[in-house]
Amino acid sequence: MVHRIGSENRSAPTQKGSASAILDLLLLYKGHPRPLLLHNTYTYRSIFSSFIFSPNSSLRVEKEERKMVKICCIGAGYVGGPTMAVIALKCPTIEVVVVDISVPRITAWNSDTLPIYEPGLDDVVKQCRGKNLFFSTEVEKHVHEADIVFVSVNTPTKTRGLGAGKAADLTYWESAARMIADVSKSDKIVVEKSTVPVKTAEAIEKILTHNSKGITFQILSNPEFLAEGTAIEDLFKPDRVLIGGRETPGGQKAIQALKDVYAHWVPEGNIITTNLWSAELSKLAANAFLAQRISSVNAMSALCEATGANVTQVAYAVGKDSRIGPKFLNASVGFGGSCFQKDILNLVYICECNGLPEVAEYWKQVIKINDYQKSRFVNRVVASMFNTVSNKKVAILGFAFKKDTGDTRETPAIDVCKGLMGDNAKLSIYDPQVQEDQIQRDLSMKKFDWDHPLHLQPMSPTSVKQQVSVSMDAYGATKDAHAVCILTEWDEFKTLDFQKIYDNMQKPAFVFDGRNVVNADKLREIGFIVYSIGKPLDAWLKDMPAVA
Ligand SMILES: NC(=O)c1ccc[n+]([C@@H]2O[C@H](COP(=O)([O-])OP(=O)(O)OC[C@H]3O[C@@H](n4cnc5c(N)ncnc54)[C@H](O)[C@@H]3O)[C@@H](O)[C@H]2O)c1
Repeated sequence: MVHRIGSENRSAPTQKGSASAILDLLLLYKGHPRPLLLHNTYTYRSIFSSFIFSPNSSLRVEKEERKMVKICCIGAGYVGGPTMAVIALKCPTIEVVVVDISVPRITAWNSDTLPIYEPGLDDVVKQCRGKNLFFSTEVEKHVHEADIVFVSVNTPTKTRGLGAGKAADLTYWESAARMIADVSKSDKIVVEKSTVPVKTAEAIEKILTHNSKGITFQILSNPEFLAEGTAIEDLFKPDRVLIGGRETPGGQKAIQALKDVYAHWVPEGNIITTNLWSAELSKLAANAFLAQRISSVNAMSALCEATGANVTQVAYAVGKDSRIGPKFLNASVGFGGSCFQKDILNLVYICECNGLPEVAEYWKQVIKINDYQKSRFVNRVVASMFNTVSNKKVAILGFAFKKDTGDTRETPAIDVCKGLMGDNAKLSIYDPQVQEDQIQRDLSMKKFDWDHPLHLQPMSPTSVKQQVSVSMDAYGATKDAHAVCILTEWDEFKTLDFQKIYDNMQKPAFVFDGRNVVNADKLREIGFIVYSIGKPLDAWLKDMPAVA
């Protein structure tokens, strides 16, 4: 008989909490001499389920053929997809199903062209898809069958009502929690993977327990620290895995169960366990600290330009101090991505709600400097080009928020392009990983609307097609352009033939390097007027005021 974990055909009701049972089983499995390698992925016996669901498990385990432990992840996005793929790869004894309400996303995950670009991801998915990794739109079925449910859905910034523009919109999280409560017929560990406001677990717990039918849910916070572009590397070798849970025996056992999943490949010393609120807040704090470093160096870049200092030299000297360290000190046109701004706004809102306006104000400055840096860049471009870019072709190299990803959420390129379009520029955009429809959509969308499932994103009636064209390569984008703006640090931009680009551009030809990727001296030798963020200005630029 094949015994399905959590399925209705199980013969005995749960006698012990699932967390406790999962722990027992994982421990037992760890001590077991490779018990699960006996058969292929679908048919091998797992000792896991019997301990969860059977009061007489020691007898039953000998007799019954069972399925492996099952993880279901709600949300097949940038976090859910890669995270679960790596769990599946590292834990061949665990069945992992990633579910999503978006049919195109799941179709893409099941195809040769994955819905997100991430170095190394294709390889990982290919190794386990169809074995112990599955992608499905049958959300309820797989949640119902799972022992551990990760929730990795969107948590956008609210655009209306209380806390609009700051607070996290937990609509998707809440609907996922209600669905889990509705379809569950067995005990489950529910893991917050999404970044959520501190104390969300309390609300989720209320939804789950309010609807439960004698079922025990243990809520864990397991925020994800991967960075896009290096997600697979980060997941293979995380600086730390953070697991927060209730300080009750049940909570501690749930923590242990999840810890044992990660222990398949993460050294124990790198798995940190805390209470729920510390784990939830740590994620917001980590993103706030990271973004703060970027805003700090960007603030310095403005001062460098004003004084003749070189921000790269300053950052190097500062970063040599072992208390500060060298990472995350690259000046740029600004940070982007789906997390930093959203999480800081959320942090600001939480501070305000907790009567801490001074703390809120402090973190708000990180966003303000980021916005300042983007508008400073636009002003520099316009001011340098005789105070107008009206009807001038400006090439935009790079649209993704960083290299090695096709993700454009909150990319600084959006604000820079909108700023230039506001001055009536004609933009010609090239990014090696971003498709034309994505660029057109991003430039037509209102702030924060991007962070919703694709099919629920509101479309703006404004079309930007007349002002924006998208090129297949950097040479096409720059042909006949008056200026080039480099907005993503793609490696291929470092090795472009700038002589060829210069020859095909209008003169004077400008390069505005928002990522400090080009060799400004070489470009000046060719004849370009070059602006590099935070570097000493060349004579042309010095004479042009660039007031933000
Ligand atoms: N992207 C990152 O680098 C990163 C890093 C750490 C944490 N996070 C956090 O992780 C969470 C997810 O981020 P992401 O970048 O993966 O987002 P995403 O938009 O790429 O993916 C979220 C997915 O959830 C799906 N979804 C929404 N509601 C659903 C529901 N009720 N049932 C099933 N599917 C549903 C959407 O269709 C979408 O595919 C967010 O809270 C984010 O802040 C993101």
